[in-house]
Amino acid sequence: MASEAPFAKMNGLGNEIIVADMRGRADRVTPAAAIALAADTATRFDQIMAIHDPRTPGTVNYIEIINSDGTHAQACGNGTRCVVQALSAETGQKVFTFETVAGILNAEEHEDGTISVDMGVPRFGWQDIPLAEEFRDTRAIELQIGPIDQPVLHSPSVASMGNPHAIFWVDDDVWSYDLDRFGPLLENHPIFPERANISIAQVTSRETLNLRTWERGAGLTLACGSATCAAAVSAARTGRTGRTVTVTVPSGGTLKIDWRADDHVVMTGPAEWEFSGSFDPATGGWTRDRQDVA
Ligand SMILES: N[C@@H](CCC[C@H](N)C(=O)O)C(=O)O
Repeated sequence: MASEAPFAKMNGLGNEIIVADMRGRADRVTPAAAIALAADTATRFDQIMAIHDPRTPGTVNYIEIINSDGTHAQACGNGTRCVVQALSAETGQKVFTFETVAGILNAEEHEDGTISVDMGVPRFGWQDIPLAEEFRDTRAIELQIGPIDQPVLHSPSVASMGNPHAIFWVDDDVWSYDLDRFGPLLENHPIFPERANISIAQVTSRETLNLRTWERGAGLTLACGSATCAAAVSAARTGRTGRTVTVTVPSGGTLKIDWRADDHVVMTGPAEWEFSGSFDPATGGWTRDRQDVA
């Protein structure tokens, strides 16, 4: 087996994350390795957060984000919290500046163990999402699913947190919709040239909403941090909530989203370590660390 890299299996409110330590290495986690790890019930994940050496002065690491289908993503809020917890446990550092393909992310671990990530500035222009055609008002675009005369879901808000999101608003229980059936159809709809993360949101007060997400490249997940950010800013810009929202995710956990006056979106929530091991970034072959074996 080629030189193995350390990894930690973690989660962010049930969003399954592998934090891969690729520091000091010139290779990258291959799509084949990601698909192999995702296919193993012991290491199945929604995203891999691959920590690489920094590429830009002032940043501590470059982070590559890989979905369970082997595709790359531009943002992963839950995964970033897991990276912060892992690096904080290793170094004692509490404040971090990372670079991803979407830009610079600042993050901080608090005394109570929760972690805040500045997810950057949301973008709402149709070409920034991106969409395949012009929509002047992205608070509600022409997209629906179900019978034409009685659509099940329609008129979603769209937003980019570095990755594309569509949020369908419902007045009833978000669990009463077949997102497992609608999700892949909408994820791959031609209106989304880079595909999209598809969420169903029920606003329950001016400060709270419930959310379910079919993730691009990963399917149904128990939480999606960038989707909670996209839903929170979309709820605010459509007048449904204020700019600080607590989002309940499918696992039952909550994330606090604050869309600051400077337009940055700050997400705060927990992270959890599960077990550690080593893996081959080329093939996905892996072994569990002995001290972790019960
Ligand atoms: N679960 C992540 C989102 C990961 C990327 C997404 N599937 C995409 O492809 O855009 C999160 O917590 O933000």
